[in-house]
Amino acid sequence: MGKYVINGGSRLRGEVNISGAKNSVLPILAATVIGNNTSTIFNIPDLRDVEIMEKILLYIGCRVERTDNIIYVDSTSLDKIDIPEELVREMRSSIILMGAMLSRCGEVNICYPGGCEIGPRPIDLHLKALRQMGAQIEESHGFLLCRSNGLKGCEIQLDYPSVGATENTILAAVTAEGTTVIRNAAREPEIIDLQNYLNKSGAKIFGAGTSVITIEGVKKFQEVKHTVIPDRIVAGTFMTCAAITQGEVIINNVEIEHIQAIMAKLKEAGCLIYSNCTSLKVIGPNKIEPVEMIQTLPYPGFPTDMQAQMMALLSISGGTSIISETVFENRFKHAEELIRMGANIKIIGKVAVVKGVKELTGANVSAKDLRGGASLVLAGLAAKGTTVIDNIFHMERGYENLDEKLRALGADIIKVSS
Ligand SMILES: CC(=O)N[C@H]1[C@@H](OP(=O)(O)OP(=O)(O)OC[C@H]2O[C@@H](n3ccc(=O)[nH]c3=O)[C@H](O)[C@@H]2O)O[C@H](CO)[C@@H](O)[C@@H]1O
Ligand SMILES: C=C(OP(=O)(O)O)C(=O)O
Repeated sequence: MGKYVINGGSRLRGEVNISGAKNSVLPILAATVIGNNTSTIFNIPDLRDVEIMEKILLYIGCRVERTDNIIYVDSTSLDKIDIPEELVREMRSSIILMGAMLSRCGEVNICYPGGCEIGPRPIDLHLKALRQMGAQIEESHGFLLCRSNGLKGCEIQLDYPSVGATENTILAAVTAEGTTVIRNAAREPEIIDLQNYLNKSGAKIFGAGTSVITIEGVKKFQEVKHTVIPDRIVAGTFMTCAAITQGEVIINNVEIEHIQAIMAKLKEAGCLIYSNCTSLKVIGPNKIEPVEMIQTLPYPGFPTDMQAQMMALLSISGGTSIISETVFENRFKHAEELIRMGANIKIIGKVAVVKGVKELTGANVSAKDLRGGASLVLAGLAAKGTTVIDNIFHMERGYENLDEKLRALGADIIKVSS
């Protein structure tokens, strides 16, 4: 398993291009099975999770070809309804195949998904919505055996605007008989991207990006070409890298509208940010300002996927900041590791009190999850001395060539295999 070795203290300078969004590409790849058609998807990031989704598509009989950042999927030859357990357990997004396969085949056998350990991640809302549409789902030894004799459109009120439950419901509803209305739907940009991909292929979905999404079931699909949106969390992470190193970094291929909440908090922390249509420049402050309160919320609130990175930044601010994690129950595992590097952080339930220290010091630390791992990279970039981070496979799930991109900005980081 690989490690990152970082010698802190370099100010990052230069330009970085942001890759396609993991959280868009995964549901879109799952959606490619629905139409019995061909899809060409552009701006595919080079990530471990994407490789896993490719393997699943190949296993169930799709033809998949990848060249650089383009994936071609031909789902006309799909011939299996069992999704391999070892692949499903590798990542959370595999569960989105449940709605997609029910839509296409009326049948799927899939186990509970894996993914980052950031607290319990039930799928009760997914199951409730699919059952409301007429799916019979039996749970047996960790497997979900899903069948339907034709899904039917209906009114679905989500108890929480879950991203995954919204996606699964959309995918199931695309071929269902009649109209489905999802209320209290997630409003994340990745839901809009999924709608755009599906509508290009012939689906009839309206309202993604608002809390009411309407889907009229259709039966015919056509060949589709689609470009995935930029990854707003990767963009936010590189912005924070500039901030924590007093750097000056130009970040290209960003959707500015998608990162408003992140920009607002980085500005409160003292960053100067200049933006034009698809790129922005971030200049880190000489001394990071504390931020009174960061509360993670569903979009357009502050994203939970940026909470850990902000904690690393605020750990060397000139005062006390409060971070309240409201989306996941246990997403503070990175705090322990930051404390090993000299941070002063107290966790009280779902709140972290971060008292800025003068400096962090390099240490041997361990990535516990994807964004927590990114926070340790940030801390390592700013720390005095050498930081060694293990379990970097977590970061490889969501960051394309992270060490290479940081080196190009002047960071002293190498990847070593242990
Ligand atoms: C692949 C992907 O897109 N992952 C993102 C997606 O995850 P994911 O789709 O898993 O996140 P959800 O929005 O579903 O989860 C949010 C909260 O709802 C709870 N919940 C969810 C479903 C359910 O059936 N029951 C239930 O209780 C979860 O435990 C969690 O506490 O959105 C999260 C919230 O923005 C992001 O952190 C993840 O990066
Ligand atoms: C939690 C995340 O991803 P996933 O839902 O795929 O585990 C993330 O991207 O931060």
